[in-house]
Amino acid sequence: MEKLQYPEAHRDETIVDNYHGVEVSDPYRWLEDPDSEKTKAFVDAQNAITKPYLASCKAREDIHDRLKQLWDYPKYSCPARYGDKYYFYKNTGLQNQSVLYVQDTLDSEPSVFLDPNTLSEDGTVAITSSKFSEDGSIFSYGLSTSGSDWCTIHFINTETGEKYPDVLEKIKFSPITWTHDNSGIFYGCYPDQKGKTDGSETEGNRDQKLCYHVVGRPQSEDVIVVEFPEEPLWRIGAQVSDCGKWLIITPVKDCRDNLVYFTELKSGMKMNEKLQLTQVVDKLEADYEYITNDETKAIFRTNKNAPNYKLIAIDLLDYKQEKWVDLLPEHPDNVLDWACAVDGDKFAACYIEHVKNVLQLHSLTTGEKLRTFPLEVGTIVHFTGQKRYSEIFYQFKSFLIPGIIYRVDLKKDEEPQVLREIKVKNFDPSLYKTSQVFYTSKDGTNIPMFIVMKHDAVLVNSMPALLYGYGGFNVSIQPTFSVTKLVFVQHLNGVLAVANIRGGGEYGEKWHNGGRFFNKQNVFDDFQAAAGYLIENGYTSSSKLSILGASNGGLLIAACVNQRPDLFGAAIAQVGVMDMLRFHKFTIGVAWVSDYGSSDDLKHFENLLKYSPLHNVRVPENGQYPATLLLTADHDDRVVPLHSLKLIATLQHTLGKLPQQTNPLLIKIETKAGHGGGKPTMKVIEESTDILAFIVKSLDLTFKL
Ligand SMILES: O=C(NCC(=O)N1CCC[C@H]1C(=O)O)OCc1ccccc1
Repeated sequence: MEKLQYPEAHRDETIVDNYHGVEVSDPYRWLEDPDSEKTKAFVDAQNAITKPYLASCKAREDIHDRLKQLWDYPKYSCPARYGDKYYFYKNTGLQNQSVLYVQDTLDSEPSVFLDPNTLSEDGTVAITSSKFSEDGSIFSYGLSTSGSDWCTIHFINTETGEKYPDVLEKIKFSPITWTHDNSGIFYGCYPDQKGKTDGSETEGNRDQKLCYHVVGRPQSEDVIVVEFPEEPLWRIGAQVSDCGKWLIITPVKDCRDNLVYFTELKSGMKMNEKLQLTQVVDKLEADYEYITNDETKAIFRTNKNAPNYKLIAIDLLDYKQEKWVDLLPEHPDNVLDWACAVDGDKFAACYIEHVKNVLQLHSLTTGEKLRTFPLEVGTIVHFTGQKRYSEIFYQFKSFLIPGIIYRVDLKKDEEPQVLREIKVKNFDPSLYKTSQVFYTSKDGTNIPMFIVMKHDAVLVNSMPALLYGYGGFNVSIQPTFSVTKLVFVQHLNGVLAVANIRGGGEYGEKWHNGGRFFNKQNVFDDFQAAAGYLIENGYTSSSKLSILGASNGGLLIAACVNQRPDLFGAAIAQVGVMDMLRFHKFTIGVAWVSDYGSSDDLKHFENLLKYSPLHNVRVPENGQYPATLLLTADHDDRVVPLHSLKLIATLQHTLGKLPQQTNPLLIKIETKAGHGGGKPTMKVIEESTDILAFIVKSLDLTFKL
């Protein structure tokens, strides 16, 4: 394999920042301007070497065709009832976006209600959020373009299918919640800002307002009903209560801990002035999520004094903390992942027990458990049910099960019936097995990991392995059906490993806290220990081991490559957070200080500098860096592309010319794409093809159809 010649990237040695007396140079600062000619030229030059490298993989065609073939299976959401109709999303298989269907009954012929594929030629316009009005007469939905977090809100009359003329702009991180007179919605919007707001900008998002919009009227008439001008970083969560009498306001500053306010919504009330709010929670110290209410008794899911979360009841007319009562006490081991009020006086509760879901039904009055629904080892990926209906639906998935949708009518106390069982053509799950192992990390902590491979796999360190992780933001990485990962297992005789490392929510707050702030190194230790486990137990060897992660998981990959370049054969970091000293300066990055801390603080600066990928690229004492592929996109306004651009420039500058660095150090920058949400199927398949082709070529593997 001839040695790659990397593009020369200008280094501005005059850029030196002073952090609490410590000087840190930042020679690729100029790459932070996405619109400069120099940055555009850099992007083109990088793509110009990466695309041919990926195209030169002899198996690329086979990989692409097999991914497409396996992807082409029907995908459904659970049905949900609004008004007197059922709605559900369906993708026939290769459609770029799923289509929203409507039917009178579960057995009647569905018809297309909204097909987002008609909204763009290339499927880059996606539905990112939606809410039906209380009586189901109007459907409101958010559309995002090219994967940006920005969206516009639209309205459709569900009777006539007619679109209303009003379109709401400047929407980001916004609730959609209806007043029960079906006349309008509360939503969050940002004031006009200088420059573009199409998702390719890097400006920070500040001063979100909660507004009220009357359907059919222009947005210019909308009124700001809640704002916190002294808190420009707050994002304002809002929810009209199930009974319609209250508006619950839950401001959040970063990625955990919110406040709680409420106000009464008197019927016929004109939304033409600021709402008078009553504050219930005045400290940013825990999560509080509104679940439902019974008259003035409001139910919240919280981790206040409950690291595994619990349900509490707060009387809105007597809301002092000493009056709060537990409705569903904290489970000693399992994490209360979500709850949903159903069938008048009940609620569904979904727990995470050693990374698999447990679904139970409880009494809303007493909290007592009424029943447990039988489940395999896997994940409830979707649930629909409402207080007004006795019918619930839930969709189960696992590594080898693409989807089973169950229906239960709680009035009949019946066993769950299979409403729909997804089948994938040309894939036989019986050939594979899933196991859960527990391995010991550097500090002795037991970490769970799922392993998927063929039944007849032999553990002689010979299998290619793909190790995936995330490790942050209280996010739990649960089993789900991934075509890309199954193609790796099937056609490379590979082993898939998903490590549930600290920083996630798999074991509640203790797990999240165990991997954030000054404990962040535990996340990297856990992931490196997962690699060690796979090697020591005969699954694979370093030269056959690929690691994969996205976003905070991209940080994980890049940090582990810096710390143990010898441990991995290939590393793929998608839309990674790579500059830990400057992440809070761009778009919504400031919200991540709840996991990372900020370099504005001395102690956090010292901690961040230790693992920041951009600041820890060093020539290995012996050997080289693994084959490294960074992936990003021009409209990623969640994790702006500059992170990956600066890192690849640093990798290529520091290592690219070394004779021993024969492994490729590459980046691919996609166009008309963002952080990942809403990405059209064709682009997802293209990206998966790149990832597998990179692994096959870099590790010289044999792809067997
Ligand atoms: O930034 C995040 N979430 C964290 C996130 O997306 N992160 C955190 C690190 C990088 C990236 C990721 O891992 O996807 O979401 C924005 C948001 C929206 C609404 C309310 C609060 C916050």
